[in-house]
Amino acid sequence: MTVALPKLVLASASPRRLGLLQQIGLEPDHLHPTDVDETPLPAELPRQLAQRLAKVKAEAALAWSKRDEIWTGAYILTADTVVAVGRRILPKAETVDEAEACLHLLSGRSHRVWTGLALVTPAGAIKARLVETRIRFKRLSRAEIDAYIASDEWRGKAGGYAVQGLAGAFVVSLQGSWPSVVGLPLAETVGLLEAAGFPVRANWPAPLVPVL
Ligand SMILES: Cc1cn([C@H]2C[C@H](O)[C@@H](COP(=O)(O)OP(=O)(O)OP(=O)(O)O)O2)c(=O)[nH]c1=O
Repeated sequence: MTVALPKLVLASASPRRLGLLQQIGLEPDHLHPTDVDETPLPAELPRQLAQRLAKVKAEAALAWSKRDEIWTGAYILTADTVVAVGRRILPKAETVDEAEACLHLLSGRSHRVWTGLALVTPAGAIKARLVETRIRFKRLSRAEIDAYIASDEWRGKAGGYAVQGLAGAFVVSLQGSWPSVVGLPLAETVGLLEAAGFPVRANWPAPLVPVL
């Protein structure tokens, strides 16, 4: 039997975030991508940017939900993923040149991926978390970079790569949360939802009961 859950909205255009939520048995009732300016503020640190943008997306989604009464009082999730080498924020690669520059920078060294996460609660409060993951890439050869660029998998991805695809072959170590790098830290998402009263495991498969 499927339990009727409170309304859940994923305020994101990212198919990866949707897939990660579905992976843990959560099917959003609605997808509502936000359109916010993602330009860093002067001297803004990567972790500050990820945290701020997750909250800005949540504020935009909250304002929308107040206007559209079907979604007023829904649980709304937002996130923002930022890739950085030191204080340097890498772009969401949109051109070959940008993606190549990212890969050269990431080759043979460590970088950090920050994902800011925010939840709008039914009472209209915004709860937020920030998750840090440290990743080290192997040294990339010219041939590896060329082949990766040809794959097009980097397009629209923060830092010019997607760890869930071919670039998984570049990772020599990862400390932190793999789903957070893909776009949504799952343990922290569950933590926020449960703290706000959402029954996360309501529709997980029931344990088999032995027949006596
Ligand atoms: C580093 C990395 C990023 N990404 C993606 C996740 C995000 O979609 C994107 C970072 O951009 P975001 O601005 O976080 O998200 P988005 O614009 O795609 O979606 P929305 O704001 O509507 O929620 O990069 C991967 O898919 N794999 C990776 O390994």
